[in-house]
Amino acid sequence: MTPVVSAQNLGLTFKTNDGDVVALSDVNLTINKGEFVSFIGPSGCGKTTFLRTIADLERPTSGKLTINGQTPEVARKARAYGYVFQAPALYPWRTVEKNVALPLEIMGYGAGQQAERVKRTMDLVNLSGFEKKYPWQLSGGMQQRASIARALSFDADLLLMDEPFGALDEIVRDHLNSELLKLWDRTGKTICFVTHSIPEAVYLSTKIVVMSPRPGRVTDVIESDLPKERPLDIRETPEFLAIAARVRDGLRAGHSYEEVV
Ligand SMILES: Nc1ncnc2c1ncn2[C@@H]1O[C@H](COP(=O)(O)OP(=O)(O)OP(=O)(O)O)[C@@H](O)[C@H]1O
Repeated sequence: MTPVVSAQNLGLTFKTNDGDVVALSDVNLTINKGEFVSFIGPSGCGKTTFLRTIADLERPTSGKLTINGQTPEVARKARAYGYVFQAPALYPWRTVEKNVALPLEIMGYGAGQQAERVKRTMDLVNLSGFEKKYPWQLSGGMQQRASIARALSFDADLLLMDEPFGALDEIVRDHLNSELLKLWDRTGKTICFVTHSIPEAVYLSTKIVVMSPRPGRVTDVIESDLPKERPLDIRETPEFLAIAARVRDGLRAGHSYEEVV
């Protein structure tokens, strides 16, 4: 197994006017090539901070983090990851294909290569035929698929996804979840996926990382033995429900019901 992300005793404390905020404390985690890893936990437990640290958008204050055996900075410069945000963040004045091509433009790909890669990734996310549309002409689910295509366009092996489907209704979300699994299967990417939803985490993942806040830490890492082939009705099977129950127990154990003022 090849480790893609390796965190050892990783900590990150933000200095604020109200004092220190420990966003991550003593995180130990290995994510291997081809895994689909979900991060689940209540608001403020450090899920986004962990993804941003992998992406070299935040610097750890203690411990060690490597991406493909290198520092996050080297990995970022080598374009080791694509990042999908909670909101699609597409430019409204650019067509969908021009949005998907943006990273390729920035990286200096020629027109031919841009066209070929845009076509390939638009196919992968089932958006062929919508190249010339503007983002506002697409549904929310289609916009999010376009932002996934943009993150995939330069073919990074690691995909970081921060609650990409959180704002979508349940039926669309189900559909995108099963599409994402097929895409993962076809491409062999390593995926780190932040969610608040237990069914979403269990349905998608090979590994589920349960986190808890104050300080943000990992409280459980659950390896899923569900088959790779996952029709949506797998969510009603005893095996699925058993993993969901363990995630729920982990969340309860780390949850404080105190009011935060
Ligand atoms: N730039 C920052 N400066 C100060 N504190 C920050 C900063 N970014 C995050 N935090 C704090 O760090 C903690 C972890 O935040 P983070 O956004 O990683 O949590 P999260 O689990 O992703 O939450 P959510 O589910 O609400 O997105 C929170 O207490 C947050 O307020």
